[in-house]
Amino acid sequence: MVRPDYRLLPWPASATGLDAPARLRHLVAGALRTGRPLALWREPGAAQPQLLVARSLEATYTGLPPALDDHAPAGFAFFPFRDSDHNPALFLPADVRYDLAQPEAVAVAPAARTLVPNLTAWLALPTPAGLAWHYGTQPAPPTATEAEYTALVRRGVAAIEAREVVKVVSSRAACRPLPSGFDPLAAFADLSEKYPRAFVSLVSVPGVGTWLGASPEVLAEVTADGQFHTMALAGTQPLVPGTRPQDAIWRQKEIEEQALVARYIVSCFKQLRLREYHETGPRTVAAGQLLHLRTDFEVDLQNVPNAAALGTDMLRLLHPTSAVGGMPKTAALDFLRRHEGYDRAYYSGFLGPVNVEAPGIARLFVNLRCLQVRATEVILYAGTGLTVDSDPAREWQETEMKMQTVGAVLN
Ligand SMILES: C=C(O[C@@H]1C=C(C(=O)O)C=C[C@H]1O)C(=O)O
Repeated sequence: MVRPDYRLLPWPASATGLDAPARLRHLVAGALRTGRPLALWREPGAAQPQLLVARSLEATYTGLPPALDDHAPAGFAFFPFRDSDHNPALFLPADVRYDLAQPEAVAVAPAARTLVPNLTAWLALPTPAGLAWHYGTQPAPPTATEAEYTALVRRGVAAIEAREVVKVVSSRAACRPLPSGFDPLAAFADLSEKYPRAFVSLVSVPGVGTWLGASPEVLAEVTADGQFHTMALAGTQPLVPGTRPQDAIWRQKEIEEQALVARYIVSCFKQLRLREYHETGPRTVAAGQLLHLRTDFEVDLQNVPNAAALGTDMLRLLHPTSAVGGMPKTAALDFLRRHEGYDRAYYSGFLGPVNVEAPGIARLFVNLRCLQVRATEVILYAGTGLTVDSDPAREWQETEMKMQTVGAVLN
C-alpha cells in the first residue's frame, strides 16, 4: 500500500518491455551509482519483495533504536549489535519505494520531492549490466579457526561455571572468496525462494557495506490489528530429511538455553509492568535445514495502558536479547567484548521496516544467518548459545551449519 502523500512516478515508455525484477535492478543500479543507501526485503510468507532507497547517506544516521508507534518516521532500521562510530545505527527513511507487488510506479515521499527529476532520468536509462555495490570501509574481521573457536567456547563454559554469566552466545566470522560473477540480487532471489518463511534482506549503504541475510527470528513486531509480537528462539539441531519438526527430541541443554531466553522476555515485560500477554510454546520450528525451539509472545495493545510506547520500550529492552548476547545481559556482553576477538558489526543487530506499509506496522528481525559482501570476499557470521553443558566440537559444528543457511548462495 502506498501512502496518499507519496507521489507516484510511472515508468517511462522505454521500460514497457521490462518485467518487475528488471525494473528493480534498474532502480538498484541508480541508487548505487549515485551513492544512496538502499534496503530490499521480502517479509516471511510474502510473494514479492520491496525496495526502499534513502535520499542521502546523511539522512540515514540515527543515534537511537527506532520508535515503534504510528507517529514515528517511516523507514528501514539497520542496527548493529553494538552502536559505535565504526558501525553506526542507521534508519533509512522511506524516501523512494518500489513494491514489486505494484510494479507500475515508483513512490516518492514528500521529503524527497527534489529527487523527482533525478529519478525520472534514472528510469529512462537502459538497465546496466554490472552494479556498483557499496563496500564497508572497515577491514575484514579476523576469522577464528576451529581451535580458536573451541577455545572461546571453553572460556565461555568456564565463565558459566565461575558464575560470571548464566548464558553467553559466542560467535565467529568466516571468510570465503567472492564467487566470480556473484550477483547479490540473484542471491537475494535465491534465498527468497529457498526460505519462504524467513525475513530475507539485502542492505547496501556507502561506507557500511552490503549485507545479505535470511533471518528466522522476530525481535519486535507491531501488526495492523494492534498486536505486539516477539519470540524466544534458541536451541539448534539439524532437520533430518524425512522427519517432521514436531517429532524432534531436545536435550536438557537446549531446553534450558531456550527457557532462559523466554525468561528474559518475561523480565522485560515485568520491567514495563505488563502482565497481560499470551505465551505460546515452546514448540519446534524449522529454519532452513535447522530446527529451533520457539516461544511466541503476543500482547494485545488495546488492552494495555501506554500502548503507544510499548513497542518502543520493549525494543530498547530486548536488544541484544539473550538469544544473541546472553544472561545477565551486561556480564555476557562484557565477556564477549573481552574474549570474542572480532567485531560483529551488523551481525546479531536488527533490521526491518517501520511504518512503511502503513503507520503502526513494524517488523524488526534479528540479523542472523547473514553475510557481508566485500570487493573480493564474503564474510559469514554465526553464533551458538553456550551453557554449562556445551561441547566445544558440537558448538563449532553448529556454527558451520548456521553458516550454510545463507552460505548456500555461494555454491
Ligand atoms: C546466534 C545465532 O542464532 C541464535 C542462537 C541459537 C542457538 O544458540 O541455538 C538459535 C537461534 C538463534 O536465536 C546465529 O544464527 O548466529
